[in-house]
Amino acid sequence: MTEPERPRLLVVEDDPTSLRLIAKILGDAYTLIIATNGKDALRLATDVPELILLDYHLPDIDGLDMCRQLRANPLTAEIPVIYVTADQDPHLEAEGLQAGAVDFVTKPYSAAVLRARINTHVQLKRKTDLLALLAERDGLTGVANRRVFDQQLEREWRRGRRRQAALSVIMVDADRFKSVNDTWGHLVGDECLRGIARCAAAHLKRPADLLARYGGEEFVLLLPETDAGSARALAERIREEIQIRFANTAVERGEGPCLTASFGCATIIPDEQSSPEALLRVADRNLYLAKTGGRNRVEPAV
Ligand SMILES: Nc1nc2c(ncn2[C@@H]2O[C@H](COP(=O)(O)OP(=O)(O)OP(=O)(O)O)[C@@H](O)[C@H]2O)c(=O)[nH]1
Repeated sequence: MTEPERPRLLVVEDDPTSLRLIAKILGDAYTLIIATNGKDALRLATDVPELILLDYHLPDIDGLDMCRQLRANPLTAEIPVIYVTADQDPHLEAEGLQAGAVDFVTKPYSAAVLRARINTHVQLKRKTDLLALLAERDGLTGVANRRVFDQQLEREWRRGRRRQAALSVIMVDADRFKSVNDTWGHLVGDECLRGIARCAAAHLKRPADLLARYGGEEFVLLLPETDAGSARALAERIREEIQIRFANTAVERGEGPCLTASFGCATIIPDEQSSPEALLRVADRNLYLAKTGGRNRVEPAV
């Protein structure tokens, strides 16, 4: 196993003999992070190891409580937890699993079985993470998909209403893209869409900003706490960058079109009278104005 692929395991165990045994069994295949009490474990868990091996009986916190606290924190909620205990009580095991642990190992355990169980849960977790990622991403460009955008728009709408803060969206649509495909072929067309996504993504600075693929050759930006002037200025910077990128590279080498894009912006302070759909309709109408006004432009104009 190469170093970056070595799964990181948080081992929560206060007994030195048990710790030495775990290190001997797992040390070769895993990077072990050790915590000898619950408080340290909760802190180290926020570095998000791939799995937590948790002694049921810790000096400062009971294993059940620990598991519940891990589940309650969004940062650590998805980390699989395996309990390790000398207790053979089936009620304890049931309680532990109900509290959110994925497995339960009783001492004394076989080294091979412990390794196999951990490996199974690490692989399962990796597959779940990959599926979650695929469910949120657009396959061609790697940016968020429409579903993520719709969810995030609802969330930011509610947040904007509570805080009375401006919320902006920008619709971005590649210009005359049908002729790009017809002239250069779909593979070049696909590469152009990736290029547009890269140009737009490079200009997003705040963690809450979102770029998503909205449809075929259309993207959308969601900008919380952003007023109309800032949204238009951002759209203008992206418009310019797309124009320069495609003018400077692809065409000169005869590899692609001199592509541009049009932008429709909309801003609102969310309230009861309006809706996310209405905000998108305004952005769409402005995009239409940008197209009919000659393309390669931002509406409302900066
Ligand atoms: N290569 C590629 N093309 C796509 C993809 N999705 C949509 N398209 C193409 O994008 C083109 C959009 O064409 P139209 O809606 O007619 O608009 P347009 O030619 O861009 O013209 P304007 O928007 O008016 O500037 C269609 O030819 C679609 O096939 C994709 O994922 N890859």
